[in-house]
Amino acid sequence: MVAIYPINLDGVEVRRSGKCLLGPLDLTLAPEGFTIVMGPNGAGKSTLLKTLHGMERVRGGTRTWAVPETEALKRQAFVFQTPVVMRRTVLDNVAYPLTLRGLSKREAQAAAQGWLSVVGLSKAAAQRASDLSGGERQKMALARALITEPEVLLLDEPCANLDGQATREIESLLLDAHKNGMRIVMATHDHGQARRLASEVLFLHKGKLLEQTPAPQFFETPQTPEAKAFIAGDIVA
Ligand SMILES: Nc1ncnc2c1ncn2[C@@H]1O[C@H](COP(=O)(O)OP(=O)(O)OP(=O)(O)O)[C@@H](O)[C@H]1O
Repeated sequence: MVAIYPINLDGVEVRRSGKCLLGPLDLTLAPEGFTIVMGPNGAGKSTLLKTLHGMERVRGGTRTWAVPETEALKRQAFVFQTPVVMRRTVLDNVAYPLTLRGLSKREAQAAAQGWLSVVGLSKAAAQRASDLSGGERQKMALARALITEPEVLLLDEPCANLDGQATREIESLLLDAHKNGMRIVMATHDHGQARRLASEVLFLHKGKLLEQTPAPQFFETPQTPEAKAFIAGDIVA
């Protein structure tokens, strides 16, 4: 099977009500890596992730994968900052993507049990998902994304509402997934988290991609004054 990457954005622009939210932007995401998307509030991080997942209409330029878009999108998964929680059990929330793909309920639930064990939620399987804590909900959302074995996992600030321990647990799951070959692209505000996870950093400012830089280089010797100010914790003009 042909891999879906590289993913290429070529002159891509996203507009709403006449306002340019993103771009024009050129970007190639190589097959390997843990890409962290950084930038000040409103820089366009969520918009970029949604663009990469086909959730934003591209007004200019092209967005391509190594396979046709409809196929590529089925082989990606997205985790939101606030997890989507369906009014079902935890087990059925995690099994859901597989039932959508035509697996029997029994097969889907068996796979879901496996992923709940990976994320440490086995005991909550029969619980209503709405009763989970914030950290548990995010682990459930991660299991629901991982169950489809995506080639690319996109995450938008998945730990923004979590405490230190839950954050570290999610990070450890992501590092394991990455070690097992998953391509990850994730937005975060947390500089410590970015340093712990990133192999490369995309730095956005005012909808423009100012840097795509290997992580150590980005943090030690950022190329643009905006990134320098951002890393120093200054206001980015
Ligand atoms: N639905 C929308 N309609 C109009 N403008 C929008 C919409 N969604 C986002 N924007 C604008 O697009 C720009 C980029 O927003 P986006 O959410 O992608 O930034 P971000 O870097 O993820 O921000 P944050 O760090 O605050 O989450 C911002 O100026 C925002 O106000």
